[in-house]
Amino acid sequence: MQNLAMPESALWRILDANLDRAREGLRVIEEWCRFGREDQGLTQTCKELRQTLGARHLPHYRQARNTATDPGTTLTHSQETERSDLRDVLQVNLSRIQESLRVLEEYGKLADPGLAQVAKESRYQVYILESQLLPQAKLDKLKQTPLYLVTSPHENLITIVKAALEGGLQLVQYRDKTSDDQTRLHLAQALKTLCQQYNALFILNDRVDLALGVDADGVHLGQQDIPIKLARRILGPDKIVGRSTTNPQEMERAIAEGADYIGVGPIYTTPTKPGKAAVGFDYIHYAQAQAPLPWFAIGGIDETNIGQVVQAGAKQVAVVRAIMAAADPQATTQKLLQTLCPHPNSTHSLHR
Ligand SMILES: Cc1ncc(COP(=O)(O)OP(=O)(O)O)c(N)n1
Ligand SMILES: Cc1ncsc1CCOP(=O)(O)O
Ligand SMILES: [Mg+2]
Repeated sequence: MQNLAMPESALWRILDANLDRAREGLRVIEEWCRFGREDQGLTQTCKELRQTLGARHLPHYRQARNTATDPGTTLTHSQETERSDLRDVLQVNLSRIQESLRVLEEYGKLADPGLAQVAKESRYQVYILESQLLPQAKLDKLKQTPLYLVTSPHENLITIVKAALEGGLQLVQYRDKTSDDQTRLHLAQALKTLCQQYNALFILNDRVDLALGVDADGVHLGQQDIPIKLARRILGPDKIVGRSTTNPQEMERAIAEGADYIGVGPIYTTPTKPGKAAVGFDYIHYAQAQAPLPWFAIGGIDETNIGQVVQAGAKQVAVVRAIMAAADPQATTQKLLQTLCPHPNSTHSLHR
């Protein structure tokens, strides 16, 4: 069997290379914040991140560097030499910083736990930086996110959502029809912080005031809730606003109103929405053929039937009980995701 012990020099070279990559990427972002945006706060954030990482770049990491034998120095990818516009430059460099910080966090745990911690904290800050520099990134992410967890009240709410995030979930809605507002605010804040740590989107059900209060990524509104235009006036132009729909007319209205996405369902009857009739697969077929915006099939979907929902044309699915009541929410999330996107690394886009 292969010996998986890691030579110290290899570890140091990984830390050296990724400390450099992260700081180079930060420098690119910093220049835009300084000379393009002329934003002192953002510029300062970049600078502090660079300096914090610089202070962690120990001399023996640099000394372990051996460019002559490093096979990576000669490898280039066409995507490294192409940049279409400023947005592309920012996106590529923000991703590069995030990747390097993730590598530093993982390998740092083996050699330098202090660096691992700094990398973890820096990564959260870079996510925040990204949302400030590229507000459109939220919508792009929404379009690419196959699985949506809508929560239900549970004594282990935070633990369950964390497990689902560990399983790869990237979109969470806090839905709570029973708690008092103090509890709702507290849980919404905790979930928002948790989602931020996983770079996942966080949406509030029904409550525009709470969405504003915790600076959520958006709000989900039902048919009886306020107009989308009013929600945008309250929340600002960069927030996501979703609308529930049960038929083509409601879909058309949601589109005309400017929804960013719609819920399509209930596909099956569900105890989570008692008394609400199932819309069945006809509406999925209609959405697949007609919907020009992201749409999430919802209602009674779980591990046993998600394959049929996907087969009928859904590419994005929202669930409550399938994850909230799962014995192992992390494993269930992974299975649902596996059905929704069997080839997660392909560049295939979910939307036209
Ligand atoms: C993604 C998604 N789709 C539909 C709903 C249902 O919203 P609504 O009709 O307002 O019902 P409640 O969830 O408020 O009971 C949703 N929450 N999320
Ligand atoms: C909130 C909502 N809107 C339409 S169906 C539904 C509930 C879905 O819950 P579950 O996934 O447990 O069937
Ligand atoms: Mg509602």
